[in-house]
Amino acid sequence: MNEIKIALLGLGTVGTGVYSSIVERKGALEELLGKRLRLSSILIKDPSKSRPTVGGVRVTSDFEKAIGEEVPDVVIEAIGGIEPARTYIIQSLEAGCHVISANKDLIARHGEELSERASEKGVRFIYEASVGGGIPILRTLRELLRINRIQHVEAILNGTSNFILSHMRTTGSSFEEALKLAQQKGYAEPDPTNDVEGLDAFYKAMVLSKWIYGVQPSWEEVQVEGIGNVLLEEIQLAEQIGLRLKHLVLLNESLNLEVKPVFVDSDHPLYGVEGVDNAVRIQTDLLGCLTLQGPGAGAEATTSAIVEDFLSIYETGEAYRDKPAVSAVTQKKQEQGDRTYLLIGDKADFTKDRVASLEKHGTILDRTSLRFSHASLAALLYDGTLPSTQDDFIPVNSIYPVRLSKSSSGTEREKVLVAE
Ligand SMILES: NC(=O)C1=CN([C@@H]2O[C@H](COP(=O)(O)OP(=O)(O)OC[C@H]3O[C@@H](n4cnc5c(N)ncnc54)[C@H](OP(=O)(O)O)[C@@H]3O)[C@@H](O)[C@H]2O)C=CC1
Ligand SMILES: N[C@@H](CC=O)C(=O)O
Repeated sequence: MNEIKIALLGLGTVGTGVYSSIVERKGALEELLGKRLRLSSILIKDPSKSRPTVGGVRVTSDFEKAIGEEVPDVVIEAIGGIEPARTYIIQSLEAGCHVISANKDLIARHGEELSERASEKGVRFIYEASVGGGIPILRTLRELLRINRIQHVEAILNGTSNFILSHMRTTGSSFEEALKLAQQKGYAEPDPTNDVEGLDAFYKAMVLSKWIYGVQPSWEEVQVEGIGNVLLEEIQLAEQIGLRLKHLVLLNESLNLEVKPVFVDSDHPLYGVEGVDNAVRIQTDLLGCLTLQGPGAGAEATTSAIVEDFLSIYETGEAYRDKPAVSAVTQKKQEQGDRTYLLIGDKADFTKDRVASLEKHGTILDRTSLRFSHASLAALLYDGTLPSTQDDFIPVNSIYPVRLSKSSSGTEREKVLVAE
């Protein structure tokens, strides 16, 4: 029976949950895998902190010792934040370790780079726990919805916010009291600003967008609003007229993303999602509507996703790839009709007023180069008319940077692509 060595980075809410699960479910895991498991090291930051005893495991604040002295097979990152987590993950991948992470801030920003590094080294970089806590949303999308085109997603992705809103409504507690309880229960981040300001849900939405569509909306263009300014009176008044406040993520295939609190009525599919639960409602062209719901934060839920990720490393064969779930259908659609477009015209045409009026109609993917998600939007900016064909627009995939100009007569549109 071979042995699988695991290094755990972080022993906070999530790390402790992972540690306990591995210890408590060791027998079951070993039986499933047909291999012995050994937790070889645990990385912490503050050696002076008092913590539960972790017998027989090297506990260190030195990363080199955690993975250098005895190279693990699998590294579980439960530190959080960008650095040093990013560097530790890169070094673990370079050392040939599979890496599992729950770190949405990092994956939203650097997920592509880390996945590429993993694939170069022939190891896995997986992160189910980074979106929706315990809900197996990423794997469901990748493995079970491959020929579905996902048209839009409506979701509750922050357990702390949903818990706070539910708790205030049902108990009449203040925002501060509800947040304190969410922190005690281990739902909130160490610094809860990202939870209550909507950024945690935004990062998860960015991970989801990359996973589903292969691309993310432009970071600067997305309006992110959290629940930080919500008043108990508003929640109570809304309840009297049958409305509930929910913090929602709304994402569609045109890469429009909104992250904001919304009053919903009892007909709304996410009206009844309460407490720490998250829910992801997916609309597809074939299946129709699917909603996955479950605990979105806390030690147990997050641990469940991490340990299932761990099993998947050894239970899936060579054919299994950690590519985003971009389905063949979505990919084809992007290649054919749903590309981004550059407007053909002089810089002088791109007046502030025209850009502002265009924003009412949809998303400008990139304001500086004027890339659009739809040819029709580019057309509106050009001369207020919709094009009869898409020939007037240059689809932009990887051709970048480009400069565009209009013919001198101004009547005939001429495409000029100049590499800069
Ligand atoms: N809590 C939750 O419900 C969920 C959390 N996550 C994600 O999981 C990750 C961990 O979250 P959580 O457990 O709540 O966070 P905690 O703050 O509870 O734990 C963080 C752990 O990382 C250690 N650590 C922090 N910085 C360093 C460093 N520079 N070097 C070594 N160790 C370090 C800390 O060490 P020390 O103990 O010495 O301070 C601590 O043990 C985050 O990415 C979070 O977003 C994802 C889903 C749900
Ligand atoms: N702080 C997060 C934890 C899980 O990602 C949340 O509340 O959802």
